[in-house]
Amino acid sequence: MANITPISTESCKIGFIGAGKMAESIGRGVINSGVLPASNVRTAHLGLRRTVFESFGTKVFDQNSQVVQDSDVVIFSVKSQVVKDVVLQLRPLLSEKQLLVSVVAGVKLKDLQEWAGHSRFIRVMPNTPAAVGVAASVITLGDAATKEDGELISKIFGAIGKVWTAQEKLFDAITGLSASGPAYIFLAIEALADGGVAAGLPRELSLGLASQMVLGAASMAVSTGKHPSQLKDDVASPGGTTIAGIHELEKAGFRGILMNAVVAAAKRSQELSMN
Ligand SMILES: NC(=O)C1=CN([C@@H]2O[C@H](COP(=O)(O)OP(=O)(O)OC[C@H]3O[C@@H](n4cnc5c(N)ncnc54)[C@H](OP(=O)(O)O)[C@@H]3O)[C@@H](O)[C@H]2O)C=CC1
Ligand SMILES: O=C(O)[C@@H]1CCC=N1
Repeated sequence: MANITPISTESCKIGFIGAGKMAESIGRGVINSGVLPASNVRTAHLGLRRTVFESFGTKVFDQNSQVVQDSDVVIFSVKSQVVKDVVLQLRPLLSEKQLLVSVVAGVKLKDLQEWAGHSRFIRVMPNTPAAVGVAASVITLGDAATKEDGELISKIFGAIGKVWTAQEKLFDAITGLSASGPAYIFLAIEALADGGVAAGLPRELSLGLASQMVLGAASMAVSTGKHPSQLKDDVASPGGTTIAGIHELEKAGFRGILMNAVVAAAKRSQELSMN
């Protein structure tokens, strides 16, 4: 605990280990939000992803070791299957001077702390809407992470969406719902747009209407405080169009399918943590 010094929110440098889709979404969101300047965000890559990160101002090194040496907050954003090797390789460079963060699905703090050799660690489960400032992120603190560390990470992730704190035992379910969930909704948007095309709409108009409709429905669910069943009833007129559509969805088991998707993804997250 002796080496734990507070990290200043204003001057903090964050580094991503793993220049993938999730790191890109967080990096873009953070820079666009203005919570940190682009010069304070870094990663490492030798391939095509270098250009992607450089396009929004991120400093891109050749080596992970350079990222660690030049960051106050190190965010591990590699796949679950490789994170152990990556953390173990970097372990000689890791100290409690840095706050370590993992956004990796299905890998527990207990293991991350053991591989890193210290427990100033925070686990975050974000989602890709971070890129446009509308993430849903959940955080849980490791053994040596301080209250100030938690506040710093809440501030950074709060700049790119909403942040909740939850016990780590809920992380598999959170992963199945809010981290994987954007993909379910993108699938739904695509299918709804196909439905519009099948009903005679031009493709571009159909996709625009489907996307804006989902945005509007989600905004109402978030901002009105009304239960979704009430909001649904407000749309469905007796003998009208909506109830005819809902009848088809219910006959096909729409709600059960969505529930099953979340439970299957949560189960997969749990399986990953056993590898
Ligand atoms: N995508 C999402 O919506 C979400 C993802 N997550 C979590 O975020 C993490 C990253 O996911 P995502 O960004 O989607 O995955 P990606 O596959 O897009 O990104 C992983 C990146 O890690 C890189 N990588 C692989 N090995 C190493 C290494 N040894 N050192 C440095 N980089 C390496 C890969 O590079 P290369 O391509 O060159 O191999 C790739 O760019 C995962 O653990 C996932 O569970 C969490 C919430 C949501
Ligand atoms: O599909 C995955 O494994 C990652 C974790 C949550 C979203 N994407």
